Amino acid sequence: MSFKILMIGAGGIGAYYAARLAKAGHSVVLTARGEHLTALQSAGLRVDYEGEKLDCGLPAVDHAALVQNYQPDDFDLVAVALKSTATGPVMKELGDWLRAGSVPVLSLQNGVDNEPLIADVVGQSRVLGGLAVRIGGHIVEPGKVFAEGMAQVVMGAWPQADNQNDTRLPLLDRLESAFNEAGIPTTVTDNIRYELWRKLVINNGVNPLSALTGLDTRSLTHHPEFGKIVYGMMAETVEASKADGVNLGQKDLDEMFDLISNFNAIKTSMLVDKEKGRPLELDSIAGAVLRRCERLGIPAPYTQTVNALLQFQESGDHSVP
Ligand SMILES: NC(=O)C1=CN([C@@H]2O[C@H](COP(=O)(O)OP(=O)(O)OC[C@H]3O[C@@H](n4cnc5c(N)ncnc54)[C@H](OP(=O)(O)O)[C@@H]3O)[C@@H](O)[C@H]2O)C=CC1
Ligand SMILES: CC(C)(CO)C(=O)C(=O)O
Repeated sequence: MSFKILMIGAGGIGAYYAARLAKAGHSVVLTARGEHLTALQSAGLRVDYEGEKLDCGLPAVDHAALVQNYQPDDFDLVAVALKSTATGPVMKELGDWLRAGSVPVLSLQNGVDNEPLIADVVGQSRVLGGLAVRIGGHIVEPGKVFAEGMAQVVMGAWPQADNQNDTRLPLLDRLESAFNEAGIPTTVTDNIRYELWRKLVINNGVNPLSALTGLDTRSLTHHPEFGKIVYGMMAETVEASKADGVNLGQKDLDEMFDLISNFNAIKTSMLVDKEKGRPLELDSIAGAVLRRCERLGIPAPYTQTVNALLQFQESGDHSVP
């Protein structure tokens, strides 16, 4: 079956998966803005994946043109690959448009608070939670994306399927087949919140510290001192998961630490954002952990320290309050 997919936010992650799906014969429309959009429209999307060229000319529009030229139900799936900092504003911007249709919306973002924002707009029954796993992907110049890693996807009905007749279940089965056939190793889970939290363990472990130090994931996890801080921040994320009733444990902590230690030496998305002077997903990663730990009344000294240092660097205001 061929899918019609709208990729909202065709950056490192969105453009890579969009290119794979387009190469497999699915119709994909991209949204972007600024110079990246201009380049996508004039020269097409160029994707370099571990030496493989996945170049393709796909329709690319900004959100004003999307609303003007398309209906939500022109698509079988809307995928959101924005930074978490943009989820709320874009859901507000596209809320009326999305509410005019019934197309399911899949988040492919880091963090555990994107799906609730999407659900506020379209209702839970249209939400698919999802994750881009074992991938590093970035815009290297307007219109051009570099990606590496196994580039898997995990997805599932969010927060869970309502019952066995939930219409998202057959759709997820079809998406799983289509994504796998397109060369995207994909699994469907019946507990997407658990998977989102496991990924947050990795992201809170390495993203803020990489932005602070400028180090890649391998250098951080193998560093004699920073490795301990990574593990400490991951352990605090495991504790924080209990506030959402997800209850990660020691096994999850060790599996996630092993996974990121043995993964490619990736420049994290937060480090890329820091280098480009863009907003950081700090609130949806470290902030999400700190808020939960506070609610549970437990300390999170590693996350608190790294978060405070990074906020201090980012604020540019170095006066003492
Ligand atoms: N990059 C990575 O290696 C990985 C990232 N992730 C996660 O995937 C998600 C996406 O990350 P990533 O691909 O790096 O993000 P990018 O910043 O590369 O891509 C997001 C794109 O959305 C665009 N965008 C934002 N707002 C709008 C708007 N209003 N209208 C049109 N376009 C808009 C951005 O444009 P602009 O630049 O102008 O803001 C950008 O091109 C994040 O949650 C991230 O944490 C997960 C695994 C790995
Ligand atoms: C840590 C990493 C590379 C894992 O995929 C990631 O999710 C990111 O850079 O945001």
